[in-house]
Amino acid sequence: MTPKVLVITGATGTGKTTVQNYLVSHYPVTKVITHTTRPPRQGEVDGVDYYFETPASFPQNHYLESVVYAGYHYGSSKEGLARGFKRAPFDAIVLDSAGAITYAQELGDQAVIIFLTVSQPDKLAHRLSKRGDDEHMMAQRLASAEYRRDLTMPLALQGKAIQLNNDDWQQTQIKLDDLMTRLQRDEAIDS
Ligand SMILES: Nc1ncnc2c1ncn2[C@@H]1O[C@H](COP(=O)(O)OP(=O)(O)OP(=O)(O)O)[C@@H](O)[C@H]1O
Ligand SMILES: Nc1nc2c(ncn2[C@@H]2O[C@H](COP(=O)(O)O)[C@@H](O)[C@H]2O)c(=O)[nH]1
Repeated sequence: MTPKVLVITGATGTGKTTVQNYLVSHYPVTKVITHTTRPPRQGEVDGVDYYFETPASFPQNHYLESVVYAGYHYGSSKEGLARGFKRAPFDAIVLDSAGAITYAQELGDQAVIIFLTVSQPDKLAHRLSKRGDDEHMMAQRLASAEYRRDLTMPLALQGKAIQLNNDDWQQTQIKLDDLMTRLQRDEAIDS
């Protein structure tokens, strides 16, 4: 089996972290933890959900790529990917679309990009609210240019990313199971 990085991307609330958690709990997949200066949400734990950084500590890491998203810094490291591959043949990382483009460029076929969508983006606020997001942070996020950008697949990912609709979680699990079966057989994946 060829080691692959599963890059899960899409707009806020489309279900990237939910998909990552599903893959990690059902398949030989290691979660890659990224770094951020965003404050933790209720229940988030340092070293589990993110490495939570300060504006002073963030630049001290070695990033494969880093972005500013809705006013906070986020970055992923080569060391994080290598750590994952020591434990399992697949890594799973959650990135915004700018990060996903960098991974597609840097890793080529080693990166399997999954671009999540929903049919009714106006319902995403309800998902975030149910997740327990702070109302102010949620409004800031939904007003950001990055949120609007990530609602549709960027040109640079077309032909490279698999678009996966996550309106219905039961259906999404079936599609993920199908994808993982094909990857574990080293089959070619159509974008
Ligand atoms: N198919 C679905 N139907 C309804 N709710 C869902 C579905 N998938 C995920 N959710 C819920 O939506 C909320 C947001 O999901 P999640 O945190 O995975 O999104 P995300 O894309 O990682 O968001 P962000 O980019 O803001 O971190 C969670 O409460 C999750 O349980
Ligand atoms: N390009 C990168 N994007 C990242 C990284 N870590 C997370 N993210 C993305 O940021 C937004 C906001 O995340 P949230 O946890 O505050 O909701 C989301 O799209 C994540 O996918 C990273 O290291 N690089």
